[in-house]
Amino acid sequence: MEVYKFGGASVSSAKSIQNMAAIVKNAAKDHLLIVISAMGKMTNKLEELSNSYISNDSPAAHQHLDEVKAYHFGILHELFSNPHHPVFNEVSNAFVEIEWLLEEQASDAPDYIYDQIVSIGEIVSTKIVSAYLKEVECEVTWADARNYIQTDNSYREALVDWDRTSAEIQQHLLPLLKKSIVVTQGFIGGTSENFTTTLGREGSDYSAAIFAACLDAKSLTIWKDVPGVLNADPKWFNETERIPQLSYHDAIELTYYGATVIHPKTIKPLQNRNIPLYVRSFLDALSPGTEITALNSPLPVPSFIFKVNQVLISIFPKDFSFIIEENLSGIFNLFHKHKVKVNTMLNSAISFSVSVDHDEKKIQDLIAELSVHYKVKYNTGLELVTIRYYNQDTIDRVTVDKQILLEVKSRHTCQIVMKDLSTIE
Ligand SMILES: Nc1ncnc2c1ncn2[C@@H]1O[C@H](COP(=O)(O)OP(=O)(O)O)[C@@H](O)[C@H]1O
Ligand SMILES: N[C@@H](CC(=O)OP(=O)(O)O)C(=O)O
Repeated sequence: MEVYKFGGASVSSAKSIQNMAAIVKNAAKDHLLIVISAMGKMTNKLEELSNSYISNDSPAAHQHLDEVKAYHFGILHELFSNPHHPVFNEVSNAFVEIEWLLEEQASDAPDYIYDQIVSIGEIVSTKIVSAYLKEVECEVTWADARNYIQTDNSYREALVDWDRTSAEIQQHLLPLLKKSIVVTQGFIGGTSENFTTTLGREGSDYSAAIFAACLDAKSLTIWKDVPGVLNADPKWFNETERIPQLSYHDAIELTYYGATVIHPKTIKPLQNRNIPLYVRSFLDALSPGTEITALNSPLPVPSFIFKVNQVLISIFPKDFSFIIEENLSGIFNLFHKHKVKVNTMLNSAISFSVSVDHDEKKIQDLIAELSVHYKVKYNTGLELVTIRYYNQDTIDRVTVDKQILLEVKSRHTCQIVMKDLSTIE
């Protein structure tokens, strides 16, 4: 049994769907599960639709829906010359669910509404891809991931019930996979009451890992628009190197610090079952990519993770007492309460500093509450670079024209919060 995952970029146009179909056909695997995300940037668009609906902006919601439909039907017309092919109806029916919602004023909880709307992106993409695979004579079965990935009802960030999920996959998905290739959705799940949930943005990699773990698959292959895991995001760094082999441990560390090539929750279920993860390029399907296994050697090159739009928050007790466990636990509770994730932190005797992503509303609410007991200072517009397997050379390279505001080092990892001086007039 093998699992393939294709993300939004690999199914963003008729041409890219034809390309992914060629990859699937070439693989000629009997026991193959294909996990697919929404096409291109459709989740962002559906997110906007959901926000407009929740804020009762019906014209904007309808406008977004028209754009989403036009995009998918444009692709359908390119892939299927026969406009009476049943897939046109199947896709229309999926959109009817959103149309019904828009007929009424939003009254349910926003996160619940969000999941019911945004999940349609994955439903539609898998309907289109499976119809196209059949069209090119690749026998596949479409399966609804909501029947297998069983979650609680924490909408937008649902938690997987592993026992129920594993039982459903073993009892009901495995028999399907013995008959043909199965196409299913990433990112979405279902509650015990059959309501749709989502696993958190970019969660399809994680879905694929859940399926692979519950099927005890031979491997999981994630097809991306890059040649594999590189030692830095090519969107930020010019000279990047492919990492041919990576340990689960380093992969967890890199994704935890923000390497967005793989969703951070993906690795652990695979590591638990010792299932290899391959990250390969759908643009160059013959190239080897990256193999992630229980390898016992460190990364061959230093790796860089870059985050912009950081806020450095420094917290001081008002009475100049020490920062001790008691204050820290209160401070952490407030970060947890306001759902602000700490990217890096450092404490001294009388201050505690953290860098976090700049989400204006959350940060202002957090600072307001922190300010009741503490003096709080903050700087915005900063960058955070994390270097795994750093040395002085690599630090010097990334800090040219930067003012360092915070530097935290452990044995293998160095994190630097800095201000770009070249953009200051
Ligand atoms: N270390 C890294 N190696 C390779 N790609 C990276 C790395 N860090 C970030 N990326 C980014 O991850 C992107 C691929 O992930 P993503 O866009 O989430 O794919 P998909 O949505 O198709 O699953 C690449 O285009 C690249 O910009
Ligand atoms: N479509 C969802 C889930 C996902 O993981 O997508 P992708 O595989 O394109 O990152 C999102 O954009 O959040």
